Amino acid sequence: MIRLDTQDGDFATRFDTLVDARREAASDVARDVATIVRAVRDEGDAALHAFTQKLDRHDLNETGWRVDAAACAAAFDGLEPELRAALELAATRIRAYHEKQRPEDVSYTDAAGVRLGARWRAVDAAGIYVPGGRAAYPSTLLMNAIPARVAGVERLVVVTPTPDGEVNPLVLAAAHLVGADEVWRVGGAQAVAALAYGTERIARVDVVTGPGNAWVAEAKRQVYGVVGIDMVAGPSEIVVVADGANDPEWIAADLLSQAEHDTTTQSILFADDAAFADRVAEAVERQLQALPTQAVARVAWEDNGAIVIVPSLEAAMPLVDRLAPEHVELACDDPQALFDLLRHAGSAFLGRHTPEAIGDYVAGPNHVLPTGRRARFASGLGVSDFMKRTSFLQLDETALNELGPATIALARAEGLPAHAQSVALRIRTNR
Ligand SMILES: NC(=O)c1ccc[n+]([C@@H]2O[C@H](COP(=O)([O-])OP(=O)(O)OC[C@H]3O[C@@H](n4cnc5c(N)ncnc54)[C@H](O)[C@@H]3O)[C@@H](O)[C@H]2O)c1
Ligand SMILES: N[C@H](CO)Cc1c[nH]c[nH+]1
Ligand SMILES: [Zn+2]
Repeated sequence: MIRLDTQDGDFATRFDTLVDARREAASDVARDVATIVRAVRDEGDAALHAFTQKLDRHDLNETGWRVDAAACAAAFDGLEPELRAALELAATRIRAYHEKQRPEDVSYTDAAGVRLGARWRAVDAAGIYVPGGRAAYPSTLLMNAIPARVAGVERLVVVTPTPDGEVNPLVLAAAHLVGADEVWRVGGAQAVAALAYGTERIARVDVVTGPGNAWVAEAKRQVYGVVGIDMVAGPSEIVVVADGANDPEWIAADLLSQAEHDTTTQSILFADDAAFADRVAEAVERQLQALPTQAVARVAWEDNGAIVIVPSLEAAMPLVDRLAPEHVELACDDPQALFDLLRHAGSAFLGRHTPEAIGDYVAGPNHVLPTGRRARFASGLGVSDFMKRTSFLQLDETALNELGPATIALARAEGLPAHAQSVALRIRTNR
């Protein structure tokens, strides 16, 4: 963990280094992913089989490539009542939030008599990546599948790694709850490539969504264009902006909640009270010692964590904007005032009683969010990621006569006479 103070002479340089740190895109990750993607594209299932054996340590021909609907239904039926209720609560709230995102079709006639508009339709098939390397992510299955269904996607394909051949029953239960059409036991870059290019067993999809570790995030980036993607959602990040009136134990727990995802995650505290920041650092250490996920969380905190002392919480906000983090908690009495100053973040958590983990599971907004400063230009997963828009226009003779001459002039100026001709012929015919 590094500690910075805006008053220090070298602050600007050290903060630049923090902003520019490349946690998830080391060149060997990009190179290894390119090799995996090429192999799956060229060799299909044989490559999927080999990479699963090497990276997830099981033989798909023995453990099975696909989980059938009956196994998913059985997993759902076998859930403890409390867990089943929690999964259903999460699904209900996620659906309610995303129902409000359905985009509206537009159709109108302008003053020239031209009918104009745009119509939204779902993609035919979506591939959903559900991470499963270090932890299992049934919540992520819901966060992807529910907006896809709200959009109207017909074929919903889940891919998820099953390390050492172990299937997580809650992931299967979540697949049953959303009515996933296919569940394949493959993960990593190889699963993303299979969804993009198709293999003998897995028919290709139109859009691949979902988060994952550095290899998964890079694979999505590399197959973009062959398929659509939502955005690059890699190792998790949290920024907490907190004043000295917070309970240091609460803030420490929030920082560790994202540190435990992966050794490459990042947790950063901005505080306007140095003594409070010391207490948070001590609490992080104390909590780490008791955390079952300490091995991962400690590496993340020690390698990528930071505490930044600022003269006021308002002064922290331009610095947070530069990080454009996945999650920002604003833990103070007037979080809205800070939120008004914030421009770049995947999701914001306002107030002392809004820990980020609530958003990970049950609040409703999507937890699949851009990482690696990509909140500068990207947004969290939503219904429109599973849809595309077709614009339309309709002219009658009068409208064509009005717009035709300008079109002809521009087409001739661009040196494209056939364009001009296709308009000119119709205008002449009409006269
Ligand atoms: N940004 C978001 O919205 C969001 C949401 C949830 C989770 N996450 C992130 O998702 C990630 C989940 O990671 P995970 O590892 O638990 O599961 P994962 O499913 O993302 O990755 C596991 C796969 O990575 C591949 N892999 C591992 N080591 C490799 C190597 N050396 N070379 C090539 N491939 C390799 C394997 O194929 C394995 O199946 C975490 O980083 C977490 O922070 C992000
Ligand atoms: N915090 C993750 C997004 O970065 C989402 C998640 C799922 N389960 C727990 N957390
Ligand atoms: Zn989380």
